[in-house]
Amino acid sequence: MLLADKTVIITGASRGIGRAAARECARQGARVVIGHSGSEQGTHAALSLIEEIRAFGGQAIEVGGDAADPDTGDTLVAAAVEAFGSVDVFVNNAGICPFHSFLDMPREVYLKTVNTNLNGAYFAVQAAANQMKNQGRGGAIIAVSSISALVGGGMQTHYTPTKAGLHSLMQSCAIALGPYGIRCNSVLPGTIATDINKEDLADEEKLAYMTSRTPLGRLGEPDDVAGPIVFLASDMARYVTGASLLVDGGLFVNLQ
Ligand SMILES: NC(=O)C1=CN([C@@H]2O[C@H](COP(=O)(O)OP(=O)(O)OC[C@H]3O[C@@H](n4cnc5c(N)ncnc54)[C@H](O)[C@@H]3O)[C@@H](O)[C@H]2O)C=CC1
Ligand SMILES: C[C@H](O)[C@@H]1OC(=O)[C@H](O)[C@@H]1O
Repeated sequence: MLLADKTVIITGASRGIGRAAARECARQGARVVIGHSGSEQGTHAALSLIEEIRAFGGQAIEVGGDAADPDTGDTLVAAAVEAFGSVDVFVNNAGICPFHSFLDMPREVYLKTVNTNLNGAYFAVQAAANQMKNQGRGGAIIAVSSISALVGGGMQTHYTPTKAGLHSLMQSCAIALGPYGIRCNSVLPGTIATDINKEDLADEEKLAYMTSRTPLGRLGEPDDVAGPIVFLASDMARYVTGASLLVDGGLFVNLQ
């Protein structure tokens, strides 16, 4: 059990990568706080995940809250401490990527994307880090950034800067929080088939193109990202901080 006796908060854990990570953390012995949007659908999905986790003897609670709200991190931390007494790992995963062209990008789409993916994350990381510092026994913070932190996307001009921002936030926080034993790392998934890109990949040509560009010959699945998150959360990664781990089937290095 890689995460025995640890309390893990994961945002956006009702579905996709966050859900897979929450399930795997619980399998590895963690007590899990399932962060979700607070919508009826999100609450329903989170409750079904709690049932799944309890069925194999794990422990989990759910907490609703808008990831864009700077107060949501405090809410998640308070709920974790009330239910489980500590916060040992914080995984910032919630995110949106409404594909849109640059020249006519509506301000509200840009601002919603930046607020959800980066601004809320900043304050959530701060809330988790303060709790870990006060506990006095270190911790691990992981941002679900993206391959898009390193490369562009013509329909993602509002999105890629948020992923580069998270990547950079983890690098700077690794320095700021190292003295407290708090490790900060990011995972950089490639293209993982989830709801975030369902519409985009419904285009068969695009789907075939993305698959053909991936040396491992398939798109990723949420479970492909869960293992790397658990590794970075665990004491197996005790000397890893400020790092970023591509989880992309080789997509990034595939120039020719
Ligand atoms: N699927 C992919 O190809 C890749 C995804 N990522 C990142 O992985 C993370 C998870 O995305 P996926 O699982 O793929 O998509 P998804 O759409 O299945 O999951 C996104 C999660 O974030 C939550 N969320 C969205 N807006 C929220 C808000 N305002 N407040 C609270 N929760 C909110 C959703 O409810 C959902 O649980 C995102 O940050 C995304 O940018 C990174 C690289 C590639
Ligand atoms: C949503 C996209 O399909 C996905 O998100 C990312 O971060 C990657 O750049 C992929 O394009």
